[in-house]
Amino acid sequence: MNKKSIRDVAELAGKRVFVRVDFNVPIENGKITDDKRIRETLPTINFLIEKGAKVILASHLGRPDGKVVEELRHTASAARLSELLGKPVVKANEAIGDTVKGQIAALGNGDVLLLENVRFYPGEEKNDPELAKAFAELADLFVNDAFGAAHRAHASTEGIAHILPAVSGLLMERELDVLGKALNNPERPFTAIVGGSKVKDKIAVIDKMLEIADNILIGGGLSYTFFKAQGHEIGNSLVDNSKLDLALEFIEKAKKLGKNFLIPVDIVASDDFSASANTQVVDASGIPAGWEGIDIGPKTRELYADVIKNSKLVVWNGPMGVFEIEPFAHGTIAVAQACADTTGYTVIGGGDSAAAAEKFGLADKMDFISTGGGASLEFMEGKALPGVVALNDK
Ligand SMILES: Nc1ncnc2c1ncn2[C@@H]1O[C@H](COP(=O)(O)OP(=O)(O)O)[C@@H](O)[C@H]1O
Ligand SMILES: O=C(OP(=O)(O)O)[C@H](O)COP(=O)(O)O
Repeated sequence: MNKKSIRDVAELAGKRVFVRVDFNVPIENGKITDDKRIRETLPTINFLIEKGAKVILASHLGRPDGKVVEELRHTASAARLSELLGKPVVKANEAIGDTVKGQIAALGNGDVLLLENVRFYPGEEKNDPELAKAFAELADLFVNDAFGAAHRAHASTEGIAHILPAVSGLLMERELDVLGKALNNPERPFTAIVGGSKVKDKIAVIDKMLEIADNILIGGGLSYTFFKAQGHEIGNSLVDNSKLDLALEFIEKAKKLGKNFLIPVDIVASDDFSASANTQVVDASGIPAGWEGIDIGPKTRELYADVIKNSKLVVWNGPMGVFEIEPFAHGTIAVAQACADTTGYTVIGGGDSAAAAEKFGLADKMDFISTGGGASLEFMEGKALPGVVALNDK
């Protein structure tokens, strides 16, 4: 990476360091249900503690839209972080202002403070320079470790980086290294698996993967736009009628580039969107009227697993079916299992695929699971991430 990281900062002892993290974690009834994003930030926080910095953490949580929303305070994250660090974490009730400045002034070297939800301020998402200035007044150095929010140009991810010296944290550095290597210098055969619900959301990533991967495996709800484009019956399956021409263009482009572009050959169809629905396995060329494609079929599972097992690098983004409902999870499980079994390097691009790997107990078997859904998607599309661009060059 050509951006400076905390390892490149000569003197951290006694410095006030504003660390943007992504503690946008799922919370139910006040309890964090998945603390991965907090755990993944520990190397950066511990590094700063060991160097004697005063660690000021900042994050968003949810989308409070510039207002204080009681349930979106960082109370649960502060408690969890304190448990994980084995030391107290001072929890501020604001993210800027004199009270916070007083709390920071009282910090000793190696102490940790968590600011309140930065999206309680309307200037955050507008990247308001005044708010960025108010954040910057709290610290001597800015560290961005919020890979999951790096695709947002907000006051605490981008604006502040123009005021303070700005470097990446260790999680950010690792995310960019792993995903960057896949993009720029992949081991081959390189297989990209693209699933999920909507073609619209995955156009750019399919296009990019057609250019850089050897095998592109399509699954999930976006398959049916490809089926329909080829003239197949798709019953009630999800489809984007405005993208039929584009689907054909992708098929053509793959042919022209000599890429192995695979669309499911069979499908699990159901007559209802529920666990008690009737199901049948049908050929991809004809989903009966009244039925909906809900998962990839057994032949496709085998075909995809074979390709994955013979790959040196696999990048997976998006589930193969409606994995949240058990009878429709087999395709996603088969792909997750093949990713777990392959000797190749497996990268999961966050979001629902990461949730699926976790749900099926296979997360530990993957080589890398990104903490960013939207961010990893944009990165894989080849887009510049504003939160990274703004950091100081090496
Ligand atoms: N055949 C299908 N029909 C409808 N929805 C589907 C189908 N296959 C997968 N999905 C849904 O797609 C959603 C995930 O889509 P998406 O957000 O694009 O994935 P990701 O977060 O991994 O990028 C899941 O909730 C899943 O239930
Ligand atoms: O959870 C996040 O996005 P993700 O679910 O796409 O990974 C990030 O914290 C960004 O949040 P946002 O999409 O509200 O800006």
